[in-house]
Parts: sequence; C-alpha cells; structure tokens
Amino acid sequence: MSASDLILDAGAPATRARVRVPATSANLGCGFDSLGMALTLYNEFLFEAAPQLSFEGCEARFANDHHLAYTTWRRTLRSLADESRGSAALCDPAKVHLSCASQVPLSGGLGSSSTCIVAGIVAAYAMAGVALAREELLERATRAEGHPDNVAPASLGGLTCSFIAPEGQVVSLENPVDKRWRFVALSPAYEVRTSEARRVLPPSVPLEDAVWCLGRCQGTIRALETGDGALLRAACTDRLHEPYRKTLIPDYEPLKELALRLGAAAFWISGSGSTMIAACLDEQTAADLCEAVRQLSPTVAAHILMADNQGVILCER
Ligand SMILES: Nc1ncnc2c1ncn2[C@@H]1O[C@H](COP(=O)(O)OP(=O)(O)OP(=O)(O)O)[C@@H](O)[C@H]1O
Ligand SMILES: N[C@@H](CCO)C(=O)O
Repeated sequence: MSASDLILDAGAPATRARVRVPATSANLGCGFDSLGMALTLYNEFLFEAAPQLSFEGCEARFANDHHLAYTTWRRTLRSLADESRGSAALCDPAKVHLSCASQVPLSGGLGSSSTCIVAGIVAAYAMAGVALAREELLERATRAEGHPDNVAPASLGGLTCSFIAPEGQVVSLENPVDKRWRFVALSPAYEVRTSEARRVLPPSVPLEDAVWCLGRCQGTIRALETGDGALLRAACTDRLHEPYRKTLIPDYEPLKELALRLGAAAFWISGSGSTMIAACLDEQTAADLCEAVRQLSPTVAAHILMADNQGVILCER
C-alpha cells in the first residue's frame, strides 16, 4: 500500500480527535448517483473523552445519542474492537463530548449527512490508533450512506466519479477541479429530505434519457477539470432526476432562469436538493448572481464556493 492510499497513519490510541469534512454536491446535473464534488464549506467535529455523553454546537433535535456523527463513531469503534484492531481502551462510547462547528446547511443537498458519517469513521480510527486506507473509508462510508457520490468527494476531495463494482468494492476516480470555477450554492430555507426526493423518481427511465446523460457526464467532468464554460453549458443538463425533483423546489425555475441569464455556465439541483448550484467562471458573475438572488428571493442563502481538492482532514488527535 503506498502512502497516498492512506487517509490516516497508525498512531497511539488517543482521547480526542478533531476532524474537518467538506460539503459536497452530488450528481452535478447529469451524473445521478455517480458524480460528486467537494466544496469549500466545512463541518468540524471534535470527539473528546468526557465524564458523560454530551453534545455542543448542534441543533437541539440532534443533541442526543442518535446524532449521526456519534452513532457512526460508536459503530466504527465497536467494529474495530470486534476485529481486534487498535485499542478502544481510552474511549468509552458512553463517555464522550461531541462538539460541532457546522457551516453546511441542514436544508439538504450539500452532503451534511456525509460530513457526519466520514467524520465519525475517521475520528474512531484516529482514537483507536488504527491506520485508515482510502478503500476502507470509502466502503464503510458508502455502506452507511447508501451511495458513494457524496462520501467519496467528502473523503478524497475534488470531483469524483464513483460506482460499486460487482464484488461490492467502491471504485472512485478523482479529478481535480479548475480553480477558476466559482460555485454559487443557493439554499432555500425549506428542507428536502433525500428519502422524499428519491420517492418522486420513476422506477425506470426511457432509453433515450439514459443515453442523454452518458456522454454529458464525460463532458461535465472535462469542463470542470479544464475551466471550459461553453462545454459545461452544453453538457451539464439532466433527464434522470431533475425533471421530477424540481417540483419539490419552488425556487428552482426562477433561480435557474436568473443564473443562466446573468452568465452562469450551468445550474443544477445539488444532491437531492433543496440547495441548487450555479457554476460561474468568474468571481464577478458569481457576485452579481448573489446580489440578484438577494433581491429576488431574500430567504434563499447564497454562498460563493470553490472546489475543495483535499477532502477530509484530521486536524488533531
Ligand atoms: N450537522 C448535523 N448534525 C447531526 N445530524 C446531521 C447533520 N447533518 C445531517 N444530519 C443527519 O442527516 C440528515 C440529513 O440527511 P440528507 O441526506 O437528507 O441531507 P444531506 O446529506 O444534507 O443532503 P444530500 O445528501 O442531498 O446532499 C438529517 O436529518 C440528520 O439526521
Ligand atoms: N445521489 C443522491 C444524492 C443525495 O444524497 C440523490 O440524488 O439522491
């Protein structure tokens, strides 16, 4: 195994671990359930041995033993102990303080659940002192999330194209994103749950719609890699999920019309929504769009982001 295959080196067992995980935009239009990209918006989680179980920095509804980062951390520690790997002696799952600093909106579409899952796994390995290989992180995180398109870029950074091989192995191909791209994330105040957004999809799609997306996927990857706005405009449109899901997002049509009129190269529903992304090739277009969105839809939060080409990092242990 080469050093680049490792997310984390083995070390001494530790009583604390602080992990930072980027937000992610899945699908990128035509790459339903396979493309994803990490963005410069972060959730940070500090796990620390404490006299009792306690939570800080998260909404009251999550401050309990069902918190997704906590349950993932606890399950991962148990599984490492079952496999007799590392030492969990310093971290009693019932006695931990979880402190969260969250930038990723909870309205959905920017991979907030993946930040919890990836952080819980990395923190458990760090505290047990076990080395973590990228394949192992991808497989554990995909099993927990159900699909790899958010957890892969959250783990590895950049733009990833992922699929699950017949033997169950998660394959994820990384592509760096051109630094000129600015991604304007538009997050309405209302939430769209992934489960609800999957329910509105048809069980099968016409062959021509599947074909529509195949070539466009490669075009979208190339355009994001090279900063080719005309190619992104031509390639980045979808027929597999957006036509069905836009009905769940009342702001979709007016914001798409506005973004394309002001010069964005492409506009997509981020993940399963409700967040939407406008891809712009320069800072000024992105700033103009934010200002126009403030006028048109003041309840929609607008963030100008870049691609994160790094993925999860262990900040301290
Ligand atoms: N910061 C957080 N703290 C605790 N739980 C969280 C947090 N973020 C997400 N979750 C859990 O994940 C659920 C949201 O997952 P969901 O997949 O619907 O949204 P998402 O990951 O933001 O969207 P998408 O996968 O479309 O990008 C929440 O209901 C909660 O259970
Ligand atoms: N690919 C997933 C991402 C959301 O988690 C979907 O669109 O349902």
